[in-house]
Amino acid sequence: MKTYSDTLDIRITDSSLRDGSHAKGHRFTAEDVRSVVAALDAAGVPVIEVTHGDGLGGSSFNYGFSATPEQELIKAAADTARHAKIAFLMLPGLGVKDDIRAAHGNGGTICRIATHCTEADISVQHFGLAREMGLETVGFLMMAHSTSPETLARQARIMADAGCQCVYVVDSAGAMVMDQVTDRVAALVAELGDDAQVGFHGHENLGLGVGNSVAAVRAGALQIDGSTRRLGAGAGNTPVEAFAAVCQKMGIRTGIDVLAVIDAAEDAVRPVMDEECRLDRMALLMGHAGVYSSFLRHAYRQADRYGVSGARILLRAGERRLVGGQEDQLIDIALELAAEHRTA
Ligand SMILES: C[C@H](O)CC(=O)C(=O)O
Ligand SMILES: [Mn+2]
Repeated sequence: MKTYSDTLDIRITDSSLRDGSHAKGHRFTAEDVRSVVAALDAAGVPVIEVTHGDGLGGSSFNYGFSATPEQELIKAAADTARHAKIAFLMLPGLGVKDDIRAAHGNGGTICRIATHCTEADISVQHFGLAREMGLETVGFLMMAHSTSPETLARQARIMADAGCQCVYVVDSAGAMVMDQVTDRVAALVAELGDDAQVGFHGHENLGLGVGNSVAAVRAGALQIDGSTRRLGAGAGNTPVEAFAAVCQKMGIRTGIDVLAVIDAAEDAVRPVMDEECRLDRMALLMGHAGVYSSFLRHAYRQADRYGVSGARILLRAGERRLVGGQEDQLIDIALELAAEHRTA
């Protein structure tokens, strides 16, 4: 069986300071970052991702402004980490090449490029740049539930050929059940062979983050994302502390000190959270209807603003198969629901 390295069976990336930025309304401070990174680093978490929730350049009217510029947060993380590598995310079009250069200058060493799962071609030049700069590269095929394993594998091939070293199956909507994860990860493993590794990024909207991540590992994934205390969009991400504990019981080597990361979840991550990421009605509907997890906060906002049901906004977003970047359409849906309510 392939392993991530001689000492690790898989490598875990903690995304609480990036995906968690959605849940935090993009208001992490440098102090938040330093305390979380110090605790995760001490617990042996090998990679910590830090960026605006929507990646480099995400701070904007459409996605929400960052309270502290993300480059400052990346620098704070890199200055604090003693062992962990610092990763950053970028969505081509939102971020630009200069953002990658700046993130590298601030100490980020892993460049993660995310595209919708059928649009890998827009990542090609960014992988080229990242590899030229000597960065490690990861590709994110988002909303992976919405296309077939075969299509996903073809898209993964585009990323790998562009210089991506690990392509992730990204369950952005937390909508996949175990067999769907297995099918997609296995299709990528078969397509990529030794050309690139395969990763899995899960969300908890159906309560399956840990189970789906185990399925991914069994299907050959060598990199797994999670967020300590589930701090992430929607119902949050695969909880790193629970997944690390499960891996230990299953004999899967992650290099993480399970007791230390359990403490980090309680003592370092919980204090920077506004509230727990809950698997409540809205989050569960996202998993059920296949809605992009980062729409959750936007749906709450538009529901409040126009006096309509947030649940109905999400269900309609699912029917329309909205993808990341279409946050503004939640406003259109809320206006439609308000108009329907007036004429009813
Ligand atoms: C930009 C998104 O939040 C990336 C991600 O974490 C996902 O699609 O899931
Ligand atoms: Mn995510």
